[in-house]
Amino acid sequence: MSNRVVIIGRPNVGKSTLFNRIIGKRYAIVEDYPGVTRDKIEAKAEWAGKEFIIVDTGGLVPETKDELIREVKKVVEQEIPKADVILFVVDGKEGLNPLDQEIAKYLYPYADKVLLVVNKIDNLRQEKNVAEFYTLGFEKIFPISAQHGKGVGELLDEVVKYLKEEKVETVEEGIKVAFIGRPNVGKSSLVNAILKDERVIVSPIAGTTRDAIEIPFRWKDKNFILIDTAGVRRPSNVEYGIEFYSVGRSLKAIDLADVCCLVIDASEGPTRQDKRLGGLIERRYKGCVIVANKMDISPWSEEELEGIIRKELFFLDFAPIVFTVATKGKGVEELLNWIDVVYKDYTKQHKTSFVNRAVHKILSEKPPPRYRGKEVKVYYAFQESTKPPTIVLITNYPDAWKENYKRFFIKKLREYLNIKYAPIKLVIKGRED
Ligand SMILES: Nc1nc2c(ncn2[C@@H]2O[C@H](COP(=O)(O)OP(=O)(O)OP(=O)(O)O)[C@@H](O)[C@H]2O)c(=O)[nH]1
Ligand SMILES: Nc1nc2c(ncn2[C@@H]2O[C@H](COP(=O)(O)OP(=O)(O)OP(=O)(O)O)[C@@H](O)[C@H]2O)c(=O)[nH]1
Repeated sequence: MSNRVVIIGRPNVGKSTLFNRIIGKRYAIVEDYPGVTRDKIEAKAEWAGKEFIIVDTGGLVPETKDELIREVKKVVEQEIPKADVILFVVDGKEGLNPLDQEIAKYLYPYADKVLLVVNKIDNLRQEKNVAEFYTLGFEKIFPISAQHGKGVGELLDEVVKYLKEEKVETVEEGIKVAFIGRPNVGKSSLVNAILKDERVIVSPIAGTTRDAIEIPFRWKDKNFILIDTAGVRRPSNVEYGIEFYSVGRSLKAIDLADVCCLVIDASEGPTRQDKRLGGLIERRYKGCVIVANKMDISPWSEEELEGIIRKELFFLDFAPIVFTVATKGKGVEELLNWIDVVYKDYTKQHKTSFVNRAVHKILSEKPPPRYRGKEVKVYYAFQESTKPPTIVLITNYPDAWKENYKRFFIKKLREYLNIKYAPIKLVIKGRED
């Protein structure tokens, strides 16, 4: 366990604001992660050449004092022993609060690594408020304004003195999954259904990309990473419409993902907007699972709806369809299973000899139409890369490969290369290229 800095404090003292300030994002992350009870959130940060994991134990939103104490106890047991430094945050504007004293009691055994952070000291006038917090009994007190960044540098200078290592390791391996869909189709409900139970064993990592949160979780020994852009705080002066913004957000998530779950509302069937989002996934050659959610209020049977979806979203013919009732957790296991299957195809790598055999088999069955009276030949074929599986053909007439034929060809390739559930990218090159 290395270089862990834990933020603790009662609700509303500014823990998240400090967290964001420390990871150095202007509109970084997590106001509230929609609906998911977040116990804590972690991110990698750096100060004075030292890396550390900063942990916001933000989930303390108790109704009662008893509940708060129970929560604090949990955090103290799970997080505090692993921490190199504890940032105990209090509210300098409001003054000392009985809940602060409660939390302080639990921190005394660890007093030598506690820095008491008096937040919301936005100006000189408020500095006199700091004095009363000395009664909490911690030696090192730092008046700061997390919002304005005041005093945070001094605080971090002190923090890094406690850190032993230079670098920290974070695990970022796993299938990257994004949930894409119109508002209200049930994305958050699905994510909740997935993240409940014991599946979340790792906590969110922010800060790997500028404006997305990655939530790693395990299911049946498989690692997944949920890409979430929904919890990202919006820049305050967005001039574009909401519509534009949410498409932008979807694009970001699609770009970061390996497998996109395109969620549609089964009570309405596929809409124009669903088609548009599906098109974005297809054009980026991402793996895809189509999720027909709200099956409990669908006017169609699964078979009927499948027919409609296949017709409307014909260009996602490689994507399996899963039927779910997110609010009841129905279909969720099946969904995770399909994500895994799609990912396996998405990362398949075939030998050149195998690819060549498949290509020539297709050509012998149905070659491209003759080009200017000449036969179209493929000299050589190979798989250039995975994610997506990318097949390169070297041909005498690249212009002879028209869209229609290419679509047919890709479909056959998927069959012969046994890549049933992932898109294939076909690159046609002339001999000179
Ligand atoms: N004036 C002032 N307000 C601040 C400062 N830091 C945070 N706030 C405000 O205090 C409120 C609570 O901030 P959060 O960062 O959400 O507090 P939190 O401790 O994470 O709260 P929970 O998520 O409920 O645990 C917000 O309205 C912030 O804008 C500060 O330095 N000065
Ligand atoms: N009947 C039914 N209702 C559902 C189902 N899944 C979600 N809902 C409801 O649909 C509404 C929207 O669900 P959310 O999960 O918030 O949808 P979302 O796609 O995350 O919405 P945005 O955050 O606006 O993008 C909520 O009222 C859910 O309770 C389902 O399977 N069946």
